[in-house]
Amino acid sequence: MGIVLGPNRYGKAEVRLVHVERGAERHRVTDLTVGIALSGELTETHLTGDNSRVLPTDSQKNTVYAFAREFGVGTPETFALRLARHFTDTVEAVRQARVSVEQHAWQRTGGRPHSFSRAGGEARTATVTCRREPGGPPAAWTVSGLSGLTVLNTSGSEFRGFPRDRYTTLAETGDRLLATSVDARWRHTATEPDPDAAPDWDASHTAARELLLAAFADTYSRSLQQTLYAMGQTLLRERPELAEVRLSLPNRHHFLVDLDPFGLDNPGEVFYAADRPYGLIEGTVLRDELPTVDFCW
Ligand SMILES: O=c1[nH]c(=O)c2[nH]c(=O)[nH]c2[nH]1
Repeated sequence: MGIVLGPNRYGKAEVRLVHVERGAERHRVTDLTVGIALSGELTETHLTGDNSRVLPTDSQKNTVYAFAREFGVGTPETFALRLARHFTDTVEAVRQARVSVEQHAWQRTGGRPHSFSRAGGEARTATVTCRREPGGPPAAWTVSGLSGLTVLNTSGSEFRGFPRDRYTTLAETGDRLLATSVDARWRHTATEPDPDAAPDWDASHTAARELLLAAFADTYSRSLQQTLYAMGQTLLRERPELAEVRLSLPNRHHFLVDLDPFGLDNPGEVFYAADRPYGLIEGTVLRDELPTVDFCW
């Protein structure tokens, strides 16, 4: 029985970049965490330590900063695609470059053109995977998304009808608080590899975010699973440019506090917000006529 090298990739993780666009009227801040993962003909370095095909991860990190200066940052999708294209186009051994970008939001403060405050825990995300066979044309798969979007419904949510075994203590409820921190990613159908021929990523992202929020608010929820499906379904129904949605929804439990010992009732007013453990509801919603693409998430 032999031992062989399996799938592998390498790159720089969590490159922190803050870019300031110094407009005459006002400044604009883009705050990114960038991850790069390259794969291809990299067997030799693993088997013999021959590094002749290994572009240092340090150079990859430097490319992030240099590109921010040379091209500006623009949208997370465009920046990720520009970097991914660069690595597949210029590093001979690389067959696939995956660049992931997390954008941390800053909002203006103090009514000044150069003052900002960090905006909550939400991040916008983009992952671009560029692939190229030797001599062949490149193609790029784009997954946009968001994380840390915390939402809460104070009514319109129930959870009942579940099976009970000898360990079940949970009471059925017809009216509970439903809260989650949305982690959603959606794959675009287009595989256009030219960053300068890009669609309007900002408009697409703004619309997708609004649709997720509306679906969460508007769905009468019998389970967080049902809400998850409604959110994905809404996104695909309304946005033809999208092929597939993946959602990860932690159930941020809010437990009604028993105020009986103090001679008080509690008609859905006083809750204990538990931080752990939490139910974790995850799922994919996709168009059945399109093939799935698994390598780009
Ligand atoms: O929406 C829910 N889905 C579950 O699967 C579950 N399990 C649980 O204990 N509470 C809930 N809520």
